[in-house]
This record gives sequence, C-alpha cells and structure tokens, in this order.
Amino acid sequence: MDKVYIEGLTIQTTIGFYQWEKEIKQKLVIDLQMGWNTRDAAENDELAKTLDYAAISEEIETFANNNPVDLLETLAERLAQHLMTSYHIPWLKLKIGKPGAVFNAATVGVEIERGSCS
Ligand SMILES: Nc1nc2c(c(=O)[nH]1)N=C([C@H](O)[C@@H](O)CO)CN2
Repeated sequence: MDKVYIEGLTIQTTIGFYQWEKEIKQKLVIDLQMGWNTRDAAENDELAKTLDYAAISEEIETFANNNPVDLLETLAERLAQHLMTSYHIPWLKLKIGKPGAVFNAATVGVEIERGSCS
C-alpha cells in the first residue's frame, strides 16, 4: 500500500502523569505513516483525493490540546482512532516521542500500528 507520511512534527501540549505536568505544555515529536492509495490523486493531480498532510498536521496539534491525558499511550490510541475515523485511513503507524521526559535519554515514547493494509 502507498503511504502519506508526516515526520518530526513538533507540537506543544499538556500531557503527563504528574501534577506539575498538568500545569505546563511540553514538546512532543510525532511521526505518522498513513496507508493510502495515492494513484487516484496522482491521476488528475487532485489534493482532494489524497490525505492532506498539512491539514492533518494541524488536526494533530488541535486534538492533543483539546484532549489532555496522562499517558502517551492514551494520546496515541485516541489520536489514531480519531484520524482513522475522520479521514477514512485504513492503516496507520503512529510514533509519539517526549524528548524532555528523561534527562539522560535522547527521547522516549510509544509507537502503535492500527488497522490493516490490503
Ligand atoms: N510508558 C510510559 N511511561 C511513562 C509515561 C507515559 O506516558 N508512558 N509518562 C510518564 C510521565 O508523565 C513522565 O513523562 C514525566 O517525567 C512517566 N512514564
């Protein structure tokens, strides 16, 4: 299956298990791969027939800010479901990194894969 992807999307949002984290915004870095048949868009050079990575990038930041949670796992699950439903995405792989969370690690985070490719 073809893919449309977003790599290294940096957002600022409220996320974390500890009380102090609920009062600040922290940086998350998001990589998203979305299964899509890109041939239909390519045939007539039509944005409306593909996944608009610019619109989806904005949607990700809006969703994270409107749905504060404790865990990266919860954000990943809810965001994946939201994007799959809203954009009819059959398969996606979503990685969310929280680079400021562990001082002696370059980054930490979660990666999930949902749906199926055909
Ligand atoms: N697997 C996870 N471990 C931890 C998470 C998380 O979201 N998933 N979150 C925290 C805290 O919020 C941390 O980022 C603050 O230092 C700890 N472990």
